[in-house]
Amino acid sequence: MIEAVGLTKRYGAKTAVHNLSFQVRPGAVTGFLGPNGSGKSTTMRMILGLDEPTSGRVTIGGHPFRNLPNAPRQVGALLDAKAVHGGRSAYNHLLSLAQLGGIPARRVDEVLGVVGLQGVAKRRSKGFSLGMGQRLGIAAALLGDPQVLLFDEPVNGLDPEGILWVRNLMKQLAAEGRTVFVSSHLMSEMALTADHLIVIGRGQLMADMSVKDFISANSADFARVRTPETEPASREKLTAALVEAGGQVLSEPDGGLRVTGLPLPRISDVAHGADVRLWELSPHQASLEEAYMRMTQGAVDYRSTADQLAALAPPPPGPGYGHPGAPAPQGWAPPEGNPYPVLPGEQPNPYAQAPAAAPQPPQAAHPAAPQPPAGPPPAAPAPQPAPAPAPAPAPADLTKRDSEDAR
Ligand SMILES: Nc1ncnc2c1ncn2[C@@H]1O[C@H](COP(=O)(O)OP(=O)(O)OP(=O)(O)O)[C@@H](O)[C@H]1O
Repeated sequence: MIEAVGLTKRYGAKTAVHNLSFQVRPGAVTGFLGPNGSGKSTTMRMILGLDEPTSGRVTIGGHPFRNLPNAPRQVGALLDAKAVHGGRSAYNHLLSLAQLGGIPARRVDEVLGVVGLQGVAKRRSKGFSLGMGQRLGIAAALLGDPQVLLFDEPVNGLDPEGILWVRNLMKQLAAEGRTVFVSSHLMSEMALTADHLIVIGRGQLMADMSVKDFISANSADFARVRTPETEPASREKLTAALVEAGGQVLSEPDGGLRVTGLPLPRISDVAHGADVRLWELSPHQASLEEAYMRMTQGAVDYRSTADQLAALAPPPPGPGYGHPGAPAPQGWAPPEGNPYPVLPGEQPNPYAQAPAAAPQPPQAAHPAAPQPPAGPPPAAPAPQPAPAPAPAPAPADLTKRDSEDAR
């Protein structure tokens, strides 16, 4: 098990990690999520003894990494796939690591086979593609057959087949009872790979919970309702009836209605009572990506001025960011005002913007319809209303099939 207690790291005036406490348990894949610059790599480096905490501590199996007996056989890590001696062959790179760690040489062939690089084992790694480099880094992490594994962006540069392979490998390692801690920006991938999530924003813990709980605590459940396009009056009639019944109704760009505050059967009954036919009545819940975007939108340091994600509708109020009654994400209180105040001795974040007005939700469909209450203040001014979920960010070369990649 990995355990962090009050972990803090400052680089001069910059606080990279602030008072972080969490546990990463064996037998599960734990995803480590956070926007760019939120402190993931710094945290991983501290776990591996490559950076000294300013305060707090982090241990593996009860020991700081540097005090671990036989560390290479207990902990394996992929931090930076490019950190290899490019003049060496893949085989020799792994062999030198094995010799340093007191690991038998036969493990080199075994791990080359596991990652599918046996065919290029004698080639110099400086000619490797990004994906091949990732595979070599994963091979190095597996070399000591360790119980604890850390992977920083392991699917970076892998093609879809490689991503599937990493997903299955992570799950298999966890199923064998190992502790698997994986950072990633690919939410859709984490939804398929991770059992548990630790989410940080600007170095602070935002959530520590199962993937399932994370989605339900951060998603806004709503019903989508559509009336026949040929009967615009029905839409108005239904909207008025739903508002009268206590629902909140927002108009979507395609003419549909987004209804919150009423269960589906009640919406159906209200429509029936108003003599309105329905062409659609469907339940919706945010994807992991949408839930993540909602949670972290106030903690993003680097955002394009044209970024449509800033326009994601804010989550509903209530405990935490979830639907009313949902549990608050552990270790994270809903921010009031500036959720990331400048800490003592820290320079104000030059990228942080003053809290802006809440993003524009979809247009209210009825003058009497209550507006959705504002969630946490977004970090950037909202552009256009954008009720549709944002597309998943793709890894850098996801669309580019790498002919050199070893499979
Ligand atoms: N050696 C360093 N000296 C000064 N600042 C640093 C150093 N290492 C990291 N930082 C700063 O600490 C913050 C956290 O960086 P870190 O690399 O841990 O974030 P990250 O979540 O891994 O980001 P990304 O997703 O972009 O890889 C950033 O603002 C970064 O600029």
